[in-house]
Amino acid sequence: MTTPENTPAAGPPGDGRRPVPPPTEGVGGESDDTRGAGDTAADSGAAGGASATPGTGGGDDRAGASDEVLVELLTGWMPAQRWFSGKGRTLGPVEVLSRTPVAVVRGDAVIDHVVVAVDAGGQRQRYQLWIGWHPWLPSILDHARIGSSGNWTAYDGLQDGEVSALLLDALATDRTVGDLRFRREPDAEIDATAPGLVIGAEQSNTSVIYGQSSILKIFRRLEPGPNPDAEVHRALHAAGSTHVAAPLGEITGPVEGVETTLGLLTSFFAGSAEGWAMATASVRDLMAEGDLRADEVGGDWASESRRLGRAVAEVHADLAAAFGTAELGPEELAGLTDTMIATAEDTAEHVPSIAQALDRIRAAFRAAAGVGGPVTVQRIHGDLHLGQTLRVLNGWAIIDFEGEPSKPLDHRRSRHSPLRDVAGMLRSFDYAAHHSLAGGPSDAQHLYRATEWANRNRNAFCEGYAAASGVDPRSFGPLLGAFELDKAVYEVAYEHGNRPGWEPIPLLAVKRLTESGPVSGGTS
Ligand SMILES: Nc1ncnc2c1ncn2[C@@H]1O[C@H](COP(=O)(O)OP(=O)(O)O)[C@@H](O)[C@H]1O
Ligand SMILES: O=P(O)(O)O[C@H]1O[C@H](CO)[C@@H](O[C@H]2O[C@H](CO)[C@@H](O)[C@H](O)[C@H]2O)[C@H](O)[C@H]1O
Repeated sequence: MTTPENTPAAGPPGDGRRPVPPPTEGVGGESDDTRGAGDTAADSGAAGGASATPGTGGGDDRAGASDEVLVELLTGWMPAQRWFSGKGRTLGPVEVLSRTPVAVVRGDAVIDHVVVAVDAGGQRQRYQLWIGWHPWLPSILDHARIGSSGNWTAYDGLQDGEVSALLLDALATDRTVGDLRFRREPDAEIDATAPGLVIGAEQSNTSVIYGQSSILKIFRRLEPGPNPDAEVHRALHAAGSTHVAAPLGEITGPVEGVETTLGLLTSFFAGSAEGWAMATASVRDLMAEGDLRADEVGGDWASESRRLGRAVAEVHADLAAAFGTAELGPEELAGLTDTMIATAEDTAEHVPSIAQALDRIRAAFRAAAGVGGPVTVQRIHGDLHLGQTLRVLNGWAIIDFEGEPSKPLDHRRSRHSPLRDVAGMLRSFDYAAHHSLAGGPSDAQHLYRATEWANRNRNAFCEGYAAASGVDPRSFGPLLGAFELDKAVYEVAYEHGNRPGWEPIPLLAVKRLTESGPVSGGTS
């Protein structure tokens, strides 16, 4: 088997800064407006590559500040961003890997595409930035300010409507800017006139919605190579899946010498509702009813959970057909739990609550080792939860096939047990049920009812999955439980870094899953 569930992580390819060639054409260069969003870096002579970028003290002061100033500004700003995943780790200096002048907007704001690297607790992390340099930051962009130096104020260019319009136009017209390639999918129709609205303050990446027609995700954390989100959307769409958005275009460029996905444009599901919002509304309904059981309240969600289970099973079937499957033997199965233990040990180094539970976590994984099998592995979603599901007009759609952003790309593109996705969804039902309790006083009745909702919807999801696939995930109790525990450990670290008030939610699951006997994903 070439890509087992426990494929070891590949080390990062070489490092060091690459020189950036001058732009061949600017984004939006064909625009005919006057000194507006169409002026290109090349046309205006505003910037000519990283080495030519002048400092604040001299040279062409229309090209933004020096790399040294940029690094200084980013060192303060980046760690506070939601998409920065090095939180809680010891950070090394920020290193600029590439800086490509892309365009001039509003007459004198220079836009640079920047890739930086930073060592976060021994892990090399790379991030993508679109930096705007403005001599007079308009108040409408105040929220995007990164910092100032000399005549220049740096800002997050993706928050700028003029920049998002340029990106869409570049995709629609298949442009190349320096090393950056904007490619429209064959036959895709892109409405380049649709106004862009950035979302993403609370996301792992930054996305721009264009009218009601398309959505562009700019990947923040980069791993050199093709992003599975683009790869999987393309494969599922080609297979005729009704559960994914249509891919419309892709932005790529070299990162440390490897062609890398930088952005993905897909069709937008207008009028859709997020699974997380619907599920938490149902929980609220239940909590508002003093005496009724989960199956008696108007907001009962079990039929949606069942439908969602079917959709996930159908996506898994299409992924298996598109990318193939393999079987894990007993040794590989044992290796799987070893990897989970190693991940928990690594997490314990920077998350105190996991350190406290580490002995129990190790014991639970050891008890699950080698139970079950043979296990089929295939390409999966990799970070499936209710926030990755959208209720669309005629069923459920699944989004964001990036995998767990904290894992190396090789791992995210390998085959894994589909039970991993099922476990992600089961965790999410648990989250939806318990999130209203986080931070509040511990109320036994509330806790009981939350657990009741979670179990009802977890079971319904598994029923739907079994009906569509012929395999009931609950029949893999210990393995499913191990995947759930692995996910819960990840979630504790995620909440610790991003939403400390929510850390008790997955911590409760860690407690439940490690309390007694072998870990088990059974639902009651
Ligand atoms: N094709 C789509 N149609 C409608 N909304 C979408 C679509 N793709 C993403 N979204 C919305 O954008 C949000 C962020 O998308 P996601 O791919 O999960 O980004 P991230 O990787 O930053 O979490 C989602 O929660 C969803 O609300
Ligand atoms: O940004 P992504 O959607 O790729 O995923 C990350 O953020 C998620 C939160 O937005 C996080 O999910 C966790 O919280 C969800 C509720 O907000 C819950 O439904 C999930 O079950 C829980 O894992 C996800 O883990 C993280 O990778």
